[in-house]
Amino acid sequence: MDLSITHPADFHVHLRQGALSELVTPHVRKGGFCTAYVMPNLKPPITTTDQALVYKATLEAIEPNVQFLMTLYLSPELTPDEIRKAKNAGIVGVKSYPRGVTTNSDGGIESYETYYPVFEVMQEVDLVLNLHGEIPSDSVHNIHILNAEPSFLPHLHKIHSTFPRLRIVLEHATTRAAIEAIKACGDTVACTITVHHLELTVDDWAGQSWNFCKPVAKYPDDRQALRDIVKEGHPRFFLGSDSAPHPPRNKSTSTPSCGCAAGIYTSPILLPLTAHILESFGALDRLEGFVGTFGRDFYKIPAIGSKVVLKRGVNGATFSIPEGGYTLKDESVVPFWAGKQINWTISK
Ligand SMILES: NC(=O)N[C@@H](CC(=O)O)C(=O)O
Repeated sequence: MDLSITHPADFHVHLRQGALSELVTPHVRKGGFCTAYVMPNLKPPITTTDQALVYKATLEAIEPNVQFLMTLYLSPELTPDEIRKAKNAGIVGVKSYPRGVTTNSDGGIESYETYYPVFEVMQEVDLVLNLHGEIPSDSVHNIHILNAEPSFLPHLHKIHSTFPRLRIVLEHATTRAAIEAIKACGDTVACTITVHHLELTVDDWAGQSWNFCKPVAKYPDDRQALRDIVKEGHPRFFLGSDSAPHPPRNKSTSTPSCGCAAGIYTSPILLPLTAHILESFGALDRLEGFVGTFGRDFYKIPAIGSKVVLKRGVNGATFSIPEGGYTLKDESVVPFWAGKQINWTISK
């Protein structure tokens, strides 16, 4: 059985910098994707149009066959004038990271109201606001990684009601509360869902550092809500893989004082893995919308490039996800589900 998908687009991906970027950027194409919506949480973060354009050229030099859509990191350096400059230069969105909640978010924001003049101009010129939807842990107020996303949702509602024409994407939703919140918003608000959050629950990352990412996977009922909305084919919910590579030494530490890096790596296997997981809960017929049409429509990005053909193994044949991961020079990365078998592969 073959499936032909028009111009798959990943609307949330981390492509890093330096040698790690050289290793992972070609994996967008390897994983079946023609478009990558690139996150700006580098060291230092991408806060200006000029930096974003240099970064884009670097990515294009590594992988000329992918359309890179660039974002800026919301920070005090981002002025209304810079927003206009970004729009004219083809930058697509601005990503907000609450301070300290995830990888490279030390320069993240503390108050959304501070940025209202920036949001005003973003609304006017039609730049997208991408929200990492968690609030920082706070033991005094009983905020922790399991309720950080639901606790963020009042901020989403407030920004949406203040700027109803501003296009907003709540990134990597993990809870039933987030799905309900997005449904209740108008057509200017959408939501990305990762493929790993369609599979994992709390039990899978507690004690398994390779399944640890932010936001963490939640309860089975939350996962069911994510699966149901994908199965429904709701056009404001689409794939953003949040594929986030980390060197193995940072994921799997043996030193008690070193934490485990947050991030799950899916780029090189993304389209076959998405087909496999959607098929597992009866949503394979939604694949094309979920990995392409819905996101491109929301972002107003026309389809370019040829179709990508997925092939299902015949007579129960399966395809393995490389157990040893991928290596280039001194860098290596290990993908989600390393060593497991999946039912789909990309047809050469
Ligand atoms: N998702 C993650 O767990 N990590 C991301 C950052 C992010 O998007 O939160 C990363 O850059 O590693």
